[in-house]
Parts: sequence; structure tokens; C-alpha cells
Amino acid sequence: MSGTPGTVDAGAPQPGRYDAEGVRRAVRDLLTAIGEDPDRQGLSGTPDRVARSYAEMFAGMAEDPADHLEAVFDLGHEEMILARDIPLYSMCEHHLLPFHGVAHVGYLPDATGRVTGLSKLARLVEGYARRPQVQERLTTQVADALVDRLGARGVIVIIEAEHLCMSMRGVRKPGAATVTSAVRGQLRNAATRAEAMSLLKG
Ligand SMILES: Nc1nc2c(ncn2[C@@H]2O[C@H](COP(=O)(O)OP(=O)(O)OP(=O)(O)O)[C@@H](O)[C@H]2O)c(=O)[nH]1
Ligand SMILES: [Zn+2]
Repeated sequence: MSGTPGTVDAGAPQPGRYDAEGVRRAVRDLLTAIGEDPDRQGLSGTPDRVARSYAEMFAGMAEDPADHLEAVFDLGHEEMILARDIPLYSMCEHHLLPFHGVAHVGYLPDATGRVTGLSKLARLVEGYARRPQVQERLTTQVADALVDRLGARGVIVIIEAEHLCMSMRGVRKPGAATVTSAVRGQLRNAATRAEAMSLLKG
């Protein structure tokens, strides 16, 4: 799938205080609704464990991940930089089940050769992944942040992921990979994109 700016709901979160007590209450109600006894020994700590897990898994709601791109270095490097196989875990917003896989993020710095720290590409992916998401939006948000905040002349983002909502339930096709891409600026040019693809194949 090829992302086109503006075609996927921006999905900007409305950051608010994370309501751990609300999550604990909801998990307790959920356990009751599925016919469980939330007070039995094995489950009594579960609402609190889930509340702590969700705080971590949805931590990206409390930040603007593009802020990580404020870390820039004037290296005068105008050639392509590509981070391959960045592991990612996110939560499908349709079923609140995980999807996981890898992201490849490449960009051409602006004309002055300003680059960001290598870890910031992974932090960018992480910040957008730790929200209720769809894979297409995650892909375009990473690409657009690199254009808008770093001024990258070209960007390519490819995400390959398996969705547990397609593996463990529903259509039940474990191992099926979904691949999404977003290409911006000079990386739309066939020769430049071919260079990125050859770097990706390693
Ligand atoms: N485009 C897109 N679809 C997703 C993503 N994650 C999950 N889905 C899909 O969201 C769709 C939701 O479809 P619905 O018909 O509303 O829900 P459902 O009855 O649970 O669908 P099934 O999963 O087919 O059982 C499914 O086709 C999922 O595979 C994603 O990141 N991107
Ligand atoms: Zn799903």
C-alpha cells in the first residue's frame, strides 16, 4: 500500500491524564462480563497489572513523537540514511490486539545536511506505535514527521507486520504479513528509491 499525505485520518490523540483507576475498573467489569470471577486468586491483581501494561503500551498518547527530531546535528551529510529492521509493537485500534513486526525508515537530509540522532528514528516509530493504531496511519505519521520536522528532502518508510486480530481470531491466518509504505519527496524518484530498496535488501 502506498501512503498519500492526507488520505489516512491523522488520528491525533487528545492527550489527557492517563486514568489508571478507570482502566482498573473497566478490566474488572470486563472480567465479570466474560463470566469470570474478578476476585478469584489468579485474577485479583489483574486489573492493576493491565492498567500498568496499558500505561506502557499507550505511552505514545502523552507525547508528540516528532519532538524527538529536535536532536539535530549539522554533519553536512546529504546522502541517504536508512535504519532497517526497527522492531515495533503496536495495538490495532479495531480489536485492541497487538500487531508487531519491523519498520524500515530512510531519509535524505535537507540541503544543509542536517541529520537527527540514529536512535531518534526508532523513538519516532515507538512514539506513534504506542497508541491505538492502524498500520497505514503509523506508516504515514513517521514519514510526515521526517518531512515536517526535520525538513528531509525525501523519505521512505516501510512497515511489515503481523496482526494478531488476523492470526488468533477472525480470519485466522497466522503468519500473514501486511506491508505498508509511505514515500515522500525525492524518494519518489525511481533511481533514488531503487537505491533505498537495495540498501534495504542489505
Ligand atoms: N486497513 C487496516 N485494517 C486493519 C488494521 N488492523 C486491523 N484491521 C482490519 O480491520 C477490519 C475490521 O473489520 P470489521 O468487519 O469492522 O470487524 P470484524 O468483524 O472483527 O472483522 P474480521 O477481522 O474480518 O473478523 C478487519 O478487516 C481487520 O483485519 C490495520 O492496521 N489497517
Ligand atoms: Zn484488529
